[in-house]
Amino acid sequence: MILEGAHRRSIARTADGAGVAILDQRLLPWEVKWVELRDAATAAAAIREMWTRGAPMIGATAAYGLAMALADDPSDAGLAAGYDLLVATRPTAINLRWALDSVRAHVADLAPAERAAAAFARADAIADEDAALCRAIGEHGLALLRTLHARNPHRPLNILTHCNAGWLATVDYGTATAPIYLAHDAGIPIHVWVDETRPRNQGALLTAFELANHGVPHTLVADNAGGLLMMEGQVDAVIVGTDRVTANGDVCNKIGTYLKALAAHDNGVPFYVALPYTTFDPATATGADIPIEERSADEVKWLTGPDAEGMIRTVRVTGSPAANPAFDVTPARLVTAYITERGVLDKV
Ligand SMILES: CSC[C@@H](O)[C@@H](O)C(=O)COP(=O)(O)O
Repeated sequence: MILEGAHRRSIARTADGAGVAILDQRLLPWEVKWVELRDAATAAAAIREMWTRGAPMIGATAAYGLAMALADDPSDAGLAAGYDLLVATRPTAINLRWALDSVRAHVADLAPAERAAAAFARADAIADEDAALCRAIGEHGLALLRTLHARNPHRPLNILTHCNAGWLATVDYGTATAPIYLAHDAGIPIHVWVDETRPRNQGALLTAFELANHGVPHTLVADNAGGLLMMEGQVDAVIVGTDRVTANGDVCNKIGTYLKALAAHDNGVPFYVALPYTTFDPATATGADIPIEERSADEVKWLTGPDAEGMIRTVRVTGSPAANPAFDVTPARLVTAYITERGVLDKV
């Protein structure tokens, strides 16, 4: 389904400036619904329950959430309570802590009466910067994709991606998708293999939605298809986003990313990770030190979507016990390069 006109910045201040509007990603691609967040508790729920998601969007939403907390209570206690509420929403994406630290440092020395306005201004700057960072990632990635396409100029460039690291996951452009959008717009024939990304299906529901809206040729595949496609020479490069890259270059991303990196390595397919500096965590030594979010087993055991009549139904996949680790770690040795706002880097 293509819902026209859905693309605009993923987060924007409400007309009165006191809150923000985000897309409710739980409803996509079946319904495009903007919801307003007007207090810190609702912003925290939006992150925790994944109305919005993706590392940079988690960071931007949390930054605005802390500004809303200060609008309610600008005291030192209010600042601490707002920070603690928001930082606990999801454990893995480092952008969350980075954005909250940034807002807190910006307002900590101000008089309480000045804090909320300053926090909103800092959140605006974080959101604006994220769009600019992703645009820069796209430009560096475009040069890379141009080079890859020149090796086989008579056929489309085939990219495989996992999860959703698109404009829905950032303030604009996306990280993994920014080079894809810019290459498509520049006339490079490009085709994207979209991993379904069980259990929440961010690839099937969100990345496919984005690519369809942008007119980028794409094909949805079950998560386990990538290895075969690589073996058959049907993948020229893998590009993924990330929730956190550690000091040694290990990459934490949506569960299943590691298996794609292993398959890429075994088949000589380059494996690229797109990230802004806000996703780099130099304070954490290796991927083994990253807290991996364990989400509800119900995400594995149940599926939700519209039936043939358009009624939203939730159906059981299994009654067996299930586990749901949401992220995995790809060792730095499996990463060909990092596509960043500073360029395409061998090392972070
Ligand atoms: C630019 S978003 C990068 C990552 O956050 C993305 O690849 C991802 O794994 C998102 O996971 P999610 O659980 O949907 O928040």
